[in-house]
Amino acid sequence: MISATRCTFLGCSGLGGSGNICGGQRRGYGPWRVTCMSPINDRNGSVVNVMETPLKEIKKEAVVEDVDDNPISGGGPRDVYGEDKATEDHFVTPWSVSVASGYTLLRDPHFNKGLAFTEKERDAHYLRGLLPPTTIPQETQVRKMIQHIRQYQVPLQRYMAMMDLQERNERLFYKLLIDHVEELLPIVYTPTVGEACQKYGDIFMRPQGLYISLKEKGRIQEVLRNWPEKNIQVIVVTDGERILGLGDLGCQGMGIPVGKLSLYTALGGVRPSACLPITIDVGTNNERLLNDELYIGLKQRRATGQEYSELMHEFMTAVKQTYGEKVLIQFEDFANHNAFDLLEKYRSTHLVFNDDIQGTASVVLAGLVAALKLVGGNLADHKFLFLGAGEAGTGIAELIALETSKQTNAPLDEVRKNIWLVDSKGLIVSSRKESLQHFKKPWAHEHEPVKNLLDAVNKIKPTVLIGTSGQGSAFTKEVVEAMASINEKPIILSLSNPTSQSECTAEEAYTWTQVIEPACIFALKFERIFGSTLTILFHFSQGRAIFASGSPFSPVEYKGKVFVPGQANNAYIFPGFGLGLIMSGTIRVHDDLLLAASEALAEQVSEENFEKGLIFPPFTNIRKISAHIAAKVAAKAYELGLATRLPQPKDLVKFAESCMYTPAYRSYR
Ligand SMILES: NC(=O)C1=CN([C@@H]2O[C@H](COP(=O)(O)OP(=O)(O)OC[C@H]3O[C@@H](n4cnc5c(N)ncnc54)[C@H](OP(=O)(O)O)[C@@H]3O)[C@@H](O)[C@H]2O)C=CC1
Ligand SMILES: CC(=O)C(=O)O
Ligand SMILES: [Mg+2]
Repeated sequence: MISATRCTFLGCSGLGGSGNICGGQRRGYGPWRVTCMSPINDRNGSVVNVMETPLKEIKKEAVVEDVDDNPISGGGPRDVYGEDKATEDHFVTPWSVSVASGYTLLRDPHFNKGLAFTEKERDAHYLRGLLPPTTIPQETQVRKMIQHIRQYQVPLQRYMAMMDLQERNERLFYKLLIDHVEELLPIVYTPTVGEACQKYGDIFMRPQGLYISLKEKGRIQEVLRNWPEKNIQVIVVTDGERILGLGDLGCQGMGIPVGKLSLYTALGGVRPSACLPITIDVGTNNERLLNDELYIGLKQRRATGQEYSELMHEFMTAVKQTYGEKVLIQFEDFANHNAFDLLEKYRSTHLVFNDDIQGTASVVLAGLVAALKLVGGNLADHKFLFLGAGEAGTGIAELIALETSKQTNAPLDEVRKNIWLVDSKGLIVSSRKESLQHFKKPWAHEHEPVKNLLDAVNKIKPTVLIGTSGQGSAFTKEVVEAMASINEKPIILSLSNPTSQSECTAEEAYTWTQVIEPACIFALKFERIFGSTLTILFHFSQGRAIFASGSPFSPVEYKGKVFVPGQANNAYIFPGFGLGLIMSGTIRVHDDLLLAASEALAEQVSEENFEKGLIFPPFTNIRKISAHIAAKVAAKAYELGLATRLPQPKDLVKFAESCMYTPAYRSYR
């Protein structure tokens, strides 16, 4: 007799499976799902590999003898699996063996096409009567859905409508997202995903992703096996401690891995079934959540030290055991006191990537390289000042230094001297070195202490100001004006997310950096000769800032000119970067791969973009951009001997494109 614990497995799924393995009367062909609600333990208690066990045998094992005399069946269907006959002392296997057809097919988001099922499919898959008679193509469904989404004025409602669609009809969700990427990115991603995480307890309908909490310690591999998909290629994992710039949201951080993985598919073409969102719940230090009866996570303070690292280690080991060497693990929104250590600990044994440290660095470097075409000079000619010296700040700083060092052949320590960071205690200077966290130490240059950002701008005189502090409005008018007084075209990047945490808005960046037109410069010269009375002739007309932000801002119209702010967000990099690693079978991430991704992105900024002042290409072309990034990353991985998919494809861009998931519906036999 089979004993069982609660669990689900996908016995067989995909298109065109043969009907006979289900043993039912229906001889349908098409989208199969054969499920048992538990892993099968044999008589000795070992888990049977159901993927290799003929269904006939599993069923034979599950049948309880003499079921026909069970009075409870009352002449209805036979109690084939013995649930009715079983007493409280019996173990039963919660079987659900079905072909993904009929009602089940409509409720399976992987296969559901809604009204797009053709007449033939409706007959072949027992759908007749389960749908209204009309048939509409996917394109029409997309038009209908976008109108539906637009009806909601509140972004969170749009987010919920999108999540609902993802759970009903996956291909329609991705088609909609790809076709309307600029409009929908702010909904499924920053800024709205931030609000969704804050309110996750309230809007929570159905669990998404996999939750691994302290309760699962010692059983993490078992939990991974509960996930219905087996061929996982990318995991995005968070412990919810630094969700965007919103702080510790504990278990509610799940919105982030779910959102990031939606982008892996929509922007990078990784199959949805190969993506696994995971939240590690070690508690939260967020008092509001701890006191909230609707909070969905563990109601305890965060585990730290050995307890934390043991759980993470078990997780990392279990992932590799379950999915192999080549599964990509993307760390997302961990607090910096864990993020750097986890990356350091696992970078030589696992295929790991920290998006906040490495992905952000790669995207910002790309933006800076592109910006040089507008402002002139090389990286080495510029001076960088960061507000925020955590994951994003020091990650970007290090990649700028690495690239500058490669370009100039100067030692890393030397080029770092052009890069300055301010944290919550002021400018990072050598006199603070002893008390600094290890990732800040390389940036502790010789300088007198400086307490605030404005003084730092005035003293350091940067050409580039980058906000990675998570502090909304930290770039005050005085700070931005100081940048404008030092530079003809100040580069100002407000990277913090969501929008509420942006260091300044696009409008502020442009209006606080007004240009003095030629006529006015003339007036200025006169002023020097004749005194201050001529200052009234100044006619300010244009913003001079080259601006980009982590969360999107709408174009700004100012004195008749439209300024289009770019979005400096790691979403440009990680989907293509991940695709490049996956398609080449790369086993480790190397800094040169980040540089390759960065170069690939910078190359995609067109003259037309530059004319608008953009230092990033628009997201509308993101799948093309991702294919390009993937190709460059893969090429570098082959060059470094890190790629295992051999032989190397001749045309890597074409190969990347051919690997990309497209959400067009498939025809079912
Ligand atoms: N656009 C993008 O693609 C990305 C954006 N981000 C955003 O960047 C922000 C920071 O993320 P991350 O680096 O991971 O966070 P961290 O917590 O690692 O770093 C935050 C840094 O900001 C500093 N800081 C906090 N408050 C102030 C203040 N009032 N004045 C000066 N410095 C301050 C902290 O100082 P101290 O060290 O002294 O505490 C710390 O150095 C977040 O909002 C995040 O959303 C992150 C990744 C990607
Ligand atoms: C974009 C991103 O990864 C962050 O804000 O954390
Ligand atoms: Mg992040």
